[in-house]
Amino acid sequence: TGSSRPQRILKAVQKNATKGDPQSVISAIDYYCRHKEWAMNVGDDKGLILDSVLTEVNPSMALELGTYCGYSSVRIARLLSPNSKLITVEFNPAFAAIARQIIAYAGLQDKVTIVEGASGDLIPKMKERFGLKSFDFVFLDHWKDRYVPDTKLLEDCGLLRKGTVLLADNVICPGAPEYLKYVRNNPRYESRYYPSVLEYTKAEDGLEKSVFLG
Ligand SMILES: Nc1ncnc2c1ncn2CCOCCNC(=O)c1cc(-c2ccc(F)cc2)cc(O)c1O
Ligand SMILES: [Mg+2]
Repeated sequence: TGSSRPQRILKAVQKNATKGDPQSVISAIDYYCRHKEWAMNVGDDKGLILDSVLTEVNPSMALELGTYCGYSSVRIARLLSPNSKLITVEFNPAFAAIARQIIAYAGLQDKVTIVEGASGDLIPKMKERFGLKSFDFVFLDHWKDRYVPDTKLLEDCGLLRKGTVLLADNVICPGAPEYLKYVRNNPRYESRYYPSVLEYTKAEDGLEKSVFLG
């Protein structure tokens, strides 16, 4: 049997990036996925928006839902202050295994914890498992119909605090219409849309930033 797309992405990183250099890992994945084969990384266009929101928030505790190959995990972790951490949740064990290797290649393994399982099962266990009070930043990039139930779950589990920033990928393509309705018509959130393009294409997509008001 042949290799998988995530395995080919890992190979491209090992071939073209410099060990311990997160930016070279990001560039190697973007080059491969733009010129060789498309993959569902947040990508370089939306990645610049992710970088700017993350730098503004400067989270101590960050959560990512949907790791895939670890591209956005590397983008996030490379900008975290010392002692700040990223927890990233991935449903697919094969994806998680590749992501672990790509995050390690970037030298960011001490800042990132990959947790395997369904977000809906794992979120209620986060406080006890990681001894954390709340998240400062959440990047939603998993199943688009899980954005609303998992946001409600984060609220109900007391994992959001006044000022926590949620940043959601793909709100246009593939789309998360229920999520946009939920955060935009909700007095507990202050939302703003960042227009961009679907990774490595000219199709419209964007990120929705929502600040939890408590
Ligand atoms: N811990 C968890 N709990 C639950 N579910 C989980 C999970 N961890 C993972 N999953 C499962 C879902 O993971 C991948 C979700 N991402 C996407 O589906 C995605 C799709 C496109 C896309 C595809 C085709 C097009 F034509 C156009 C756009 C683009 C993107 O940027 C995407 O992010
Ligand atoms: Mg995405």
